[in-house]
Amino acid sequence: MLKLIPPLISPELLLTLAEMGHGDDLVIADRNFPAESVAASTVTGRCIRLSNVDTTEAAREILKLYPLDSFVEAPVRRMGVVDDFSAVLEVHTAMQEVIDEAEGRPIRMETVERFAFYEAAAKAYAVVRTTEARPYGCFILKKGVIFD
Ligand SMILES: C[C@@H]1O[C@@H](O)[C@@H](O)[C@H](O)[C@@H]1O
Repeated sequence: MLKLIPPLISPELLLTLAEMGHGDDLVIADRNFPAESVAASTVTGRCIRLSNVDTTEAAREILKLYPLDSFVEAPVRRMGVVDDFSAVLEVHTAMQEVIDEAEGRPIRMETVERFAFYEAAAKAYAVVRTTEARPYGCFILKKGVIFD
């Protein structure tokens, strides 16, 4: 444990978040996501496994440390529902609330087709695999800048 660092943030996750720079992408994925195989293609090759936590809670804690990119229109992407691309599920609205609150402004979340999402995720810096049970709980968060 560390002062100021949320208990959910493991040493490996803390290292990864700190290493990342502006424009790097972090994947936060549900329990069905092919996290290990996708992670193998990422910059670090790391799949960071978080137990007993869903994507909403994981993002809430990560975003206490991690700024979202304000230089792009949509700093967060999510996987679109197969055969119902415009569907917005509860796991998505929950994430929307977390990112809006973390940044203190409305954040645009872009929807990406499933296989395009896997491709984008494979180019990310690292993958965080949660135990999220809700389907389509798969997100890519682009890191921003902390200004003094
Ligand atoms: C069809 C999709 O398959 C995997 O990518 C899961 O991570 C998603 O939640 C969804 O179920």
